[in-house]
Amino acid sequence: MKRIAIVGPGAVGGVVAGWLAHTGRHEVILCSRRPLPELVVELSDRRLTSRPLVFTDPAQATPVDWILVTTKAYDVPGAALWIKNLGPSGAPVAVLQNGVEHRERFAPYLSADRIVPVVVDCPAERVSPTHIRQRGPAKMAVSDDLLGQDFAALFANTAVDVTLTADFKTAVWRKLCLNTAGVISALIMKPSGVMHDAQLGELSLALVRECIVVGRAEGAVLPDDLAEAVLQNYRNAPPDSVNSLHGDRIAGRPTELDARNGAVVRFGRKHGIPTPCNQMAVALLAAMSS
Ligand SMILES: NC(=O)C1=CN([C@@H]2O[C@H](COP(=O)(O)OP(=O)(O)OC[C@H]3O[C@@H](n4cnc5c(N)ncnc54)[C@H](OP(=O)(O)O)[C@@H]3O)[C@@H](O)[C@H]2O)C=CC1
Ligand SMILES: CC(C)(CO)C(=O)C(=O)O
Repeated sequence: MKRIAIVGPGAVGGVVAGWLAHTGRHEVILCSRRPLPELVVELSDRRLTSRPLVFTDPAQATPVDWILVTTKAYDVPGAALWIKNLGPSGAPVAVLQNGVEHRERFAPYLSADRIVPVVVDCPAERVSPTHIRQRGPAKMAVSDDLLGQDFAALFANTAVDVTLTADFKTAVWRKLCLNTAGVISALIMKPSGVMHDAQLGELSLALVRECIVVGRAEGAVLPDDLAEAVLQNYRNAPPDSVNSLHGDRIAGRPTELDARNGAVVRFGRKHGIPTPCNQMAVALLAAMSS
């Protein structure tokens, strides 16, 4: 039995909390900005309902074995406020976020040996604060080291598939390639069905190809046909799927633009690689959101 805190139980945090609670093996604690009387994770064929303990103030937090941060990247400073009381003896902190800079985001708050970057591949949407729709399989990837193995063990006998990888860099850039194309939906405020459009499909290929070149320069091993695979992934998704960048725009929240397409542009500059499509997407979305 482990005591596990989920800091930021939104779409991803809700799914993870729901499955961990469902094992009956762990004590799951939600660290939330609001009271959550229950948590419902809705899948196509079932519902997971749980009633975990909820803290609504970092001052209420007590020590746990694992801290799982599932806030958006832009909410890391607020998420970090929970860590002191949750992990006074140095509990590991798994960062379940998109982008490629998990460690950099938490470096101001934590020693490097406590940070466990996690790639999350799980389409999920918040229907309400207590109701999460899980749209597809929940998959995650972590480095194949001691903390990665401990993290994976938390999810034993759940439907959350955690892969241990010797090449985390490739895993994280591969995921950024997927997210890079999601900016199209966020720009035009239309769900993933728009990717069936031929011109938008071409644009998605161009966005992802830039990310592939930059990711390779960073050392990731990315196949030539990844852009086509990403486009197919969006086309295979339910046409009303809303990716998390788009979801933030719909809700009028800040967005993870800088952590996603912004990262492609920034890392591209570092290597002298032009990324005009991502640069345009960043400029347009930033202008629309300001
Ligand atoms: N949704 C998806 O399908 C996927 C998302 N991801 C990535 O996972 C990460 C999480 O995304 P997602 O779950 O969609 O995000 P959500 O916006 O659904 O959830 C984030 C949650 O964090 C909460 N939060 C923010 N600040 C704090 C704080 N200081 N203390 C406590 N709670 C806080 C928010 O609360 P409040 O309700 O008050 O705003 C919200 O409930 C992102 O990096 C995203 O890119 C990765 C794969 C799939
Ligand atoms: C594209 C998707 C759903 C894949 O998990 C995602 O990462 C997001 O919405 O941010």
